[in-house]
Amino acid sequence: MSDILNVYSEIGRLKKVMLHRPGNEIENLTPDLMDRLLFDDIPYLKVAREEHDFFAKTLRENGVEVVYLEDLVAEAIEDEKVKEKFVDEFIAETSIESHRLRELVKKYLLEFKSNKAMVDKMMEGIRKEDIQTYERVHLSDMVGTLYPFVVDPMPNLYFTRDPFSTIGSGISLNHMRTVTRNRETLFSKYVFSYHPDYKNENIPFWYDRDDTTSIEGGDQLVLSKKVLAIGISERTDASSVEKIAKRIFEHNEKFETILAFDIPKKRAFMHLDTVFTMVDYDKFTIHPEIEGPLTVYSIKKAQNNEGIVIEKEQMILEEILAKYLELEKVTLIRCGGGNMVDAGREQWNDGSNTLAIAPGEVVVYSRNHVTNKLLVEHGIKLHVIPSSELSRGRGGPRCMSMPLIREEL
Ligand SMILES: NC(=[NH2+])NCCC[C@H](N)C(=O)O
Repeated sequence: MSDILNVYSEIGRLKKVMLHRPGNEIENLTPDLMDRLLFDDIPYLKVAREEHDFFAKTLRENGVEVVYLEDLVAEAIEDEKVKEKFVDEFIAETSIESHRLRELVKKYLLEFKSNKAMVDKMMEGIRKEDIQTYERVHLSDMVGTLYPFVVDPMPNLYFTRDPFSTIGSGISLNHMRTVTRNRETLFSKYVFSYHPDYKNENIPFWYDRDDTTSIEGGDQLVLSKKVLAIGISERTDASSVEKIAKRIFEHNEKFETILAFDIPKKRAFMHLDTVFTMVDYDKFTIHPEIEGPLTVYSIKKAQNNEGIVIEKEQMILEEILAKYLELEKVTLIRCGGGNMVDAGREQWNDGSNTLAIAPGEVVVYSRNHVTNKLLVEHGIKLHVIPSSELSRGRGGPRCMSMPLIREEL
């Protein structure tokens, strides 16, 4: 067992988790940008931070070590050469075409007093006036006159679940569906390649951001040390699931079966974890709207150890889960209690997106009171966090956290 990265379940007691405290990137969201940057509204940063701090405090009070992405990145680039390479790669992935402007942005970033301040700025985005005040240049001849940014903000960073995920003792460094979220994965790349805690650990990468088909962390669930579930969704391609399956099997990780959940491709259900999360050994939340269209495929290592075998599962979901998790019975707890109106409303605000911190113990958003009551009736212990602003980004407690270490069950 690795004590650096260890995630062999969705529910084992959470020991260490990575978060990102919402930063000024949220103050750079504009109505014109919302669609492309995957938001439905503009959160009020001050309150979003209060809510997020409450989330982090809840985790700490329950024995979880909380680390922040922005700190890990700053620590990973202590070496000047690594730092410069990081800045170069970051700039290469922006839409800046002018060589002169690239040089200027590089100089601007490298002059920040601390690595942390520089990283915060990279996440926040760079407005034209930032560069103009820094150096008296006229930028309008270099970039589109009306567009206010030299470098776009990355408002989705507080959903640390998605750019990479810990699977077993390795990492899936994801290739994201959209340009805006793919930029985020550069931060994870530097953490796992250069941070002192990780750089000499030979961490296996099950997926790489340079892969061409997309897969996102919200679709990657570790159901047990034998079983993974991966969504085929708006964000994750079927071919990525096959690719990652082959790599995990080749490496002889403990996992034996990957259940591919083919779910409807739609904004509200962007990832599997927006409609399905594990809350206890034998209990799951589910959004009733996906139960009809859902198809599950099982992927296993081929007998001769060459390649994989894919089969379409014929049973209903409860039975499929019971079979692979070797349980007698599995209970699905329906978002909104199965009432169409409550289910639709609460799923939209991540009623079925829970973060388990121990078996039968989960963090949930306060606003989803219908689903929360049902969870309690099923004997689940809830840690309720405020949710007015954070939920505007379309992600809940599971989306906002990336477990690094869980106790084995
Ligand atoms: N694991 C999740 N469900 N993450 C939710 C991410 C939400 C984010 N606005 C996006 O569209 O990418």
